Amino acid sequence: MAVPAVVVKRAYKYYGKQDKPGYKPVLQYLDMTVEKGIIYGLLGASGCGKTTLLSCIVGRRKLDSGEVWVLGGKPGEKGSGVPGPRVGYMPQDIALVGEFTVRDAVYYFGRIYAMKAQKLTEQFDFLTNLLDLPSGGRLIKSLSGGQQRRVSLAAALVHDPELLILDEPTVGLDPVLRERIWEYLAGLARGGTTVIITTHYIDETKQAHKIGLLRDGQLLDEDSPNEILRKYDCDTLEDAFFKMALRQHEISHRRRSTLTTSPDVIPESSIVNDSRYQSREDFNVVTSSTDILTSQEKEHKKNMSKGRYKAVLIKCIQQFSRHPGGLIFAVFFPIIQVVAFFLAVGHDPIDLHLAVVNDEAAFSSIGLDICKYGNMTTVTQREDETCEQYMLSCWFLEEMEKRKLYSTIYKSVEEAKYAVTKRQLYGALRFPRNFSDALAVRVAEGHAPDSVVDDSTVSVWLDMSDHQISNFVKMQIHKAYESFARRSMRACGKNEELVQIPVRFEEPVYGKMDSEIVAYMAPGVMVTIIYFLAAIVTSTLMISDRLEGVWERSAVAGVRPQEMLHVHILLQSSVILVQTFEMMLIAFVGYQLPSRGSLWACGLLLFLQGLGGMCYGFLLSVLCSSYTISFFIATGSFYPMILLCGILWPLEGMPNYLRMFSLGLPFTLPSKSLRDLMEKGSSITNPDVYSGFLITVAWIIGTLTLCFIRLKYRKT
Ligand SMILES: Nc1ncnc2c1ncn2[C@@H]1O[C@H](COP(=O)(O)OP(=O)(O)OP(=O)(O)O)[C@@H](O)[C@H]1O
Repeated sequence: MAVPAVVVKRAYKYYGKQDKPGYKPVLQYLDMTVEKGIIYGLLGASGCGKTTLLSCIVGRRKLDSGEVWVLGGKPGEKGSGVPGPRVGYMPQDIALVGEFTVRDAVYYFGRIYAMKAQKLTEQFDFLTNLLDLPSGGRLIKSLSGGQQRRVSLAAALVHDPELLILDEPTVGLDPVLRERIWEYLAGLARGGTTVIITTHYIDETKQAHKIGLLRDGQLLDEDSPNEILRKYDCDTLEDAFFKMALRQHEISHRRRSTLTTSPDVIPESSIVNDSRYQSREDFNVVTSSTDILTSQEKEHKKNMSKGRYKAVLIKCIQQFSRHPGGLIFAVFFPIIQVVAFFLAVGHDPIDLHLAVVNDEAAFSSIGLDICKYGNMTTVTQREDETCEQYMLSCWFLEEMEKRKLYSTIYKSVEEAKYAVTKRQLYGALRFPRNFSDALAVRVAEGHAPDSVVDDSTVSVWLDMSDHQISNFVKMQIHKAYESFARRSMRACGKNEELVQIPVRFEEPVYGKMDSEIVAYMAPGVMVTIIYFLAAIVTSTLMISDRLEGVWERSAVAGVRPQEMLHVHILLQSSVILVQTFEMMLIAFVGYQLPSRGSLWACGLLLFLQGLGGMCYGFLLSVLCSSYTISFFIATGSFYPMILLCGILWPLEGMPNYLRMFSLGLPFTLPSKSLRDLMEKGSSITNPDVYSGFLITVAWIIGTLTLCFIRLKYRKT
């Protein structure tokens, strides 16, 4: 009895969820046997389940029921041929990194299989001739579809595997090249290699030793081409397949009219079933090779693992270094973002104009121009020690101007307010006609009638729709009043403090008297930038590898998920380290932010935040099937995290329940920790500081755990 290389028994495979519409089997009651050393041609129309069947054979998808045996074991189990070097797999998609050159693509798989450099070079040269490959230095993404397909085939053939699984390798190739490929495969089969090949070209399969016709997920028949012609009494395979399809149609029609229970269960009698392998015991002949395989694998295990690490590391470096957008994103974006923040945020607004109605000046002897003559404002002390003041409104306006609040003169309050409504100005001010006199009385008397209070009061109408600017204008007018009052009291020989509010702000415990909002926001901004960049880079790289099929193909070649993860973590950590260094340099050296605490602790916290972002990126990549969904989730989750973390608005202003929630988010406590390290010089042993480290580590562990759970229970 011929030894089987691949056996599929009573295979059922569904996509999607049972309770959803359109849930139907893609493979149903499928039996298939591929003997060693043959070419097995799997034929079928588009969508009949060929790719699904192959992906179950290579272990990338799991059957819902039934069994698959490959080279003596179940795919994924110890001792089976897959994943690993015993199989060469060419998926239907190109599944090569676009940034690879032709040579890189073939060498990548050669390295995974730990091929010696010289052998790899020889094989590459041989395959270049055989498959007429484009020049070795050309990038995959610059090749035509047919050229990419040939490189993909070369990558599957490079290591002379025992079993070749080729999903439509000849599509779109010219007939001479197709013929050459079939001849080569026939030669391999004569040497003992088993080949499973799917194709749409029926005439090609005449060269196969055995063909199987798949239709609607069922294998209608499998046999040698001659035997099929004989069995169905036809001259051509097309006719034979037509008869088979008709027969399947009749059977399913009969079944529909007689079966009332489970419509998916096909009566065994109606299915061609010539498989000789009915139970696990029948596979003894197959499984006998397992032990030999295991000892061989043990011998090479270490070398193989090294080879895989090397291959994946080189792949990632090539991918990264040949992707200018990625490089810019990873290295320059943090600089651009941090510098943009420092340039744009926290500086005082300038060029603010206010509408001023100065009735005091308007009714003077020379009218509104009086403030232009500095010597017209006078303050003199009378003999009774009271003060005589004239045109103090001009001094007030001068103090405002020193604070970059400029006046545009209007005649009436209505006109001034109208100008504000036209958004030409940020507010309107009015000085009453008797401003200086009333002010002198107000200060001298201590008690004064309402009319004096009114006459000595500057009225202000602000455009409060712009919160930041109106608050800034308010603060500047208060400060202008403080200096104005000091100046006029000084001129009058009085104690300046008398007219200040009776509250004195002494030297602050932490920070500076005129602390800028930049110093408050910067820690949070740095934390969010490093987290966000790492999450986006990681999820994008991971999803692109998966969508391009590179991940799947590498996994079939034997690369383990943890090996890919280790390499990614290694590279991404180096990038995060560079980003951390860049940010600290800009913040502490470039913009002189306070660095009272340990710089090492600041760096460590930023680095850990980067790792947290990377883990979040892993989670996004395993949860999302496309870039779009990943971007939606990323932006959808980042905004709330930033809004709630306290850098835009203090937590103290939030409702209690929201405050509790915010404290658990990845940016809130770490931002505060970093601020305390920088501004207060707190030590890492301080609970306010180490809580930021703890929450960062908790998020790393939490997101990684979710990734593993998702990967473990994902339906494949
Ligand atoms: N991930 C998936 N989720 C849901 N349905 C899927 C998925 N992959 C394939 N299918 C469906 O399963 C059926 C079989 O698809 P499959 O790719 O195996 O067919 P195929 O014979 O290889 O087709 P082709 O020759 O066009 O590549 C199709 O109806 C397809 O729409």
